[in-house]
Amino acid sequence: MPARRPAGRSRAAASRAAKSRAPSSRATTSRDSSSRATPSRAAASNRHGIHLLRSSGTVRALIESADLVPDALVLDLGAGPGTLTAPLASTGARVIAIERDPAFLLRLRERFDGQPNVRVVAGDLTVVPLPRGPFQVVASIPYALSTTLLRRLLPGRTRLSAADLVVEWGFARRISAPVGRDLETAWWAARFDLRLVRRIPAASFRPRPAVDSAHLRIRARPGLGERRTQRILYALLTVAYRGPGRPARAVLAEVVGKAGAHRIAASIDLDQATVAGDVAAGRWGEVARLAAAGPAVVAPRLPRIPARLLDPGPGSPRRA
Ligand SMILES: C[S@@+](CC[C@H](N)C(=O)[O-])C[C@H]1O[C@@H](n2cnc3c(N)ncnc32)[C@H](O)[C@@H]1O
Repeated sequence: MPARRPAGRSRAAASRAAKSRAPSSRATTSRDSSSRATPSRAAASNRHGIHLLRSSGTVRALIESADLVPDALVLDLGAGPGTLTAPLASTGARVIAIERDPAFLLRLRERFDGQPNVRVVAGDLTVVPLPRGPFQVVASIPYALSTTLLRRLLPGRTRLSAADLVVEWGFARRISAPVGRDLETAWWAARFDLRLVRRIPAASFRPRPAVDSAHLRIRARPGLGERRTQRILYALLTVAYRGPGRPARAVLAEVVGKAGAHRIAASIDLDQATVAGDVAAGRWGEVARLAAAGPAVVAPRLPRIPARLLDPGPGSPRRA
């Protein structure tokens, strides 16, 4: 892995870019010599609220968790100086490192020049086109974009199979709660297992941020990619979130009919007393999968899934 220190020119550029960086952005880096912050850079980072990850153990844990097969397509969203890009590339995966900061881009291009499995993309994470084929993500994302990026990564039409993200601790806790707090988070959690793997202490970053971070592990649940299954799921969630105090079985019956509800409730052990608002999102996903696969009589007119839950936001997906 070529691991170059930034040339003086790029450090100056980095310092200029740091001045224009949003206060909420957070850059991370491991302790390896290629990405260790120089004192002046660390000071600049401190001034602008950029917190550099100094835990090589955390980097290693993220890469191991991703369990990449050679040739897998993996995105590093907000690649910074390439802290995660480099170990990702070492797995043999095809890595797309996306960054918008000109100084980091320069550094990434220098660092991965001639490395055929790394593509550095200058782009804004909020609009950059995402792959049309299956892909993974391993990234320490900007806190401020957490919800925006989940919206882009987890819509109905996504081809995301897995993600290992560093996010703010509080965000990870909210998003990994078994019962989605609103329809949108339930829509994500019904189709993806969202798991808080471990706390990443604030002390793992330099300078130390005010809050801890977390490793959020996201895995697609099988059998929920078909549009019909998703329409059943959306119908279930719509009815459930409209009446969270209603018996969950009544919600089922409204969408899949009485016979279907009876059969499915029995197969997932859903008792009479459970109310819709207590059903974990993953169970709604299971119900949708069973309803789509079985002979249940599904309501003939399922509601349309709104575009905001189906598409990965601005910019249509392109082949990477
Ligand atoms: C928390 S840092 C992570 C840096 C790097 N991945 C690491 O772990 O060392 C977030 C990175 O996202 C970049 N970033 C922030 N907002 C962005 C956006 N809208 N589009 C692209 N990159 C962005 C920042 O420049 C920064 O490099």
